[in-house]
Amino acid sequence: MATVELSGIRKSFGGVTALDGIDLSIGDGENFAILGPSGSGKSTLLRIIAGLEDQDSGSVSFGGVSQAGIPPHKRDAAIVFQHFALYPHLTALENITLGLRHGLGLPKKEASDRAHEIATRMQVESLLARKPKEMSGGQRQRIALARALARRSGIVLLDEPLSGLDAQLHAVLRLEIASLLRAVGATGINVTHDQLDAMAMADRIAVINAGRIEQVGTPDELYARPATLFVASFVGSPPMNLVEIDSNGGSAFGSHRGQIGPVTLGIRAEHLRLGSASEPGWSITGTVGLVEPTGKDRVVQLVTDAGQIVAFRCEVAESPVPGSRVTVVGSPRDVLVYSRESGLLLGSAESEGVELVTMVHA
Ligand SMILES: Nc1ncnc2c1ncn2[C@@H]1O[C@H](COP(=O)(O)OP(=O)(O)OP(=O)(O)O)[C@@H](O)[C@H]1O
Repeated sequence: MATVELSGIRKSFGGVTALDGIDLSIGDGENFAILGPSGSGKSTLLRIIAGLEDQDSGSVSFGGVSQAGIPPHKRDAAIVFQHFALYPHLTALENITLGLRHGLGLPKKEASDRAHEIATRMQVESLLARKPKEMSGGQRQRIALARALARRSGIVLLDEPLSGLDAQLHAVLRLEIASLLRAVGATGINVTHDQLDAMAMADRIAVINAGRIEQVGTPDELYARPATLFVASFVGSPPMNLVEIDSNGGSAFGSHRGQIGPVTLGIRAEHLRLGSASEPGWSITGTVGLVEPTGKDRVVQLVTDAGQIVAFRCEVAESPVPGSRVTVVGSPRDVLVYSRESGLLLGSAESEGVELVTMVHA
């Protein structure tokens, strides 16, 4: 069983804490993503899983078997690096078979058969005789992936495998990688800072920030109910609107009654609609700034009277003119309430009984 269990993983480099207690359980055959900003510890975690780096404390197990003391080449995990890492003087075929022959000790014929089989599956057979400099970036990355998959490891680790590719190829390859991993039944762990990649490829995502896991969930769960302010600001495009309000009516965005201290409200752009301040719900009035066409609809930036920018979506036909004054309205059911002290999600404005008082109207 190619499950991966991480328990209490910590790692420091000198005075820098890269990982601060990581617990994760990844299922057999799952497509899993580790998503976080630069420097959050993603690559370090992947290297520890691969055995390329030793953790200071905590344990890594595959299928319930501790990997302590097992060197990288003896682990049931293949790694695909960010920068292809193909040998420039070898052909694609030789790049694929090298590890099979020397790492796994397969005879020449069997290594070659395996290389051809995976190349056929990935439709890159015509590239096998070429050297890396005779291939495009996308082709090189496909060969790097073929090399990893040819090992037939239960676990495939991918470190930013799509960086440096143009947007179109990027979108094609991420779906290709996800479906290939499913087809071969491997457990995939993909490290990325790109939330769209993580959303498109993964069954579940762990969001990591400053060496700690903020939330683990399906792409839909992360999008609909970000568990922390960090996840709310990191997942989704445009990011969730976040505005701060205080319990004593001390904000242009309204106030709340109750015992929950200073809070930040979050609402997605698609949950705000053009309306009027006299409607029930939470309304915000401001001046229309940038209007961004997405093809399907418009993402409109509203510069509120408090100077904050709030994004909302609207139909192409109802798109407001920049500079005009509009009011948008949201339902308390769609407004999430975060504690500003802990950064944690408390619930929706409706469930927390937060009374949203409409902000100033000019
Ligand atoms: N070998 C090292 N020596 C010293 N510090 C390191 C080393 N490797 C990583 N770090 C530090 O540990 C932290 C986590 O680094 P890591 O490379 O894991 O982050 P990352 O999320 O993968 O970032 P990126 O997306 O930029 O690659 C960073 O502060 C980094 O500077």
